[in-house]
Amino acid sequence: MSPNGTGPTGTTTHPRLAILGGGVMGEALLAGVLASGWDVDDVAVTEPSALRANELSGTYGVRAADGNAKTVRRADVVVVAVKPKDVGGVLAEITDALRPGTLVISVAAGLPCAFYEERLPTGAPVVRVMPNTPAVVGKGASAISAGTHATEEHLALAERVLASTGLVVRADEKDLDAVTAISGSGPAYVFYVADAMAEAGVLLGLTRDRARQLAVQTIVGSAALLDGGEHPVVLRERVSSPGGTTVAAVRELDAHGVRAAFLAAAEAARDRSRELAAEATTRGR
Ligand SMILES: NC(=O)C1=CN([C@@H]2O[C@H](COP(=O)(O)OP(=O)(O)OC[C@H]3O[C@@H](n4cnc5c(N)ncnc54)[C@H](OP(=O)(O)O)[C@@H]3O)[C@@H](O)[C@H]2O)C=CC1
Ligand SMILES: O=C(O)[C@@H]1CCC=N1
Repeated sequence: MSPNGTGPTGTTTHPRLAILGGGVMGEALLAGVLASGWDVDDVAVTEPSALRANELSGTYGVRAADGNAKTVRRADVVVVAVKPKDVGGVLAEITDALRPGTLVISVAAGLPCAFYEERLPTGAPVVRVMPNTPAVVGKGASAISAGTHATEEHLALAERVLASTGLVVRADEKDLDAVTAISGSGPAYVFYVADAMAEAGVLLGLTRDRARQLAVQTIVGSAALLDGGEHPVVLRERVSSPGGTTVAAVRELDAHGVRAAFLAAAEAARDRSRELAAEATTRGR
């Protein structure tokens, strides 16, 4: 088969994928590629816990019983989806088993392509990706960046894998920590707002269930409006009747520094992303 997608008979084929680490993000990617037509025989996942491996193979029908080295041997694309602190150990396990030309995709926060290139065989193509958890429902946002030896073809292959989980954009690697702070961690900010809105409803006397239902549907509906392409400020102004309730509420959000808190939160996430790289490097020495 060709990793580019066309088999000898003209049928669509998929590159053989190995996902190392079947946690939250590994499972999200697994669900995404299978939902977009990858054959279960072309996808394998690895996990140190036999319980978790059984759960993944039971749910998705993919192979999850083999170790990292054995799994990467038959892969065209290897996705490293373990925690940043575990990446060095995983690379040490797989470096001798990788076939020349196998694309290594990293989703680990903070770790630059150079971290992989220093630990993998010379010339190994690496693409760094920052995805997010809405990938599990095909609504993810991923930014991808090429390492030194990744060609346009490798980037296109990474795009093909990630496109099965939602939007994919290309970014300079220098921007990946910022991307991590906005779209990588971003779903947590939205869930935080949903929880805070529901709590506010309870404060005003709504039942907890009703408050959560209304808060969640408000976010889902608002996201659909945003998805229509209109600017967030225009949409907010449309809700804000002159002299009405919304401007009174937004004034309080401003007075309590909510906007400034988002800016500070993003800086903290970006800085933590950089620290994760430094910690992984120190650990790997
Ligand atoms: N969660 C998110 O929203 C996002 C996460 N990421 C990145 O994705 C990566 C994974 O994060 P996340 O999924 O949240 O973390 P999880 O802890 O949920 O998943 C990591 C998985 O890797 C397993 N693992 C540990 N060591 C190995 C090994 N040697 N070989 C194979 N598997 C191993 C872990 O098993 P065990 O638990 O038994 O150790 C765990 O199941 C991180 O690098 C993170 O930065 C990127 C974008 C968003
Ligand atoms: O919190 C984290 O470190 C990971 C990376 C982005 C989202 N989750």
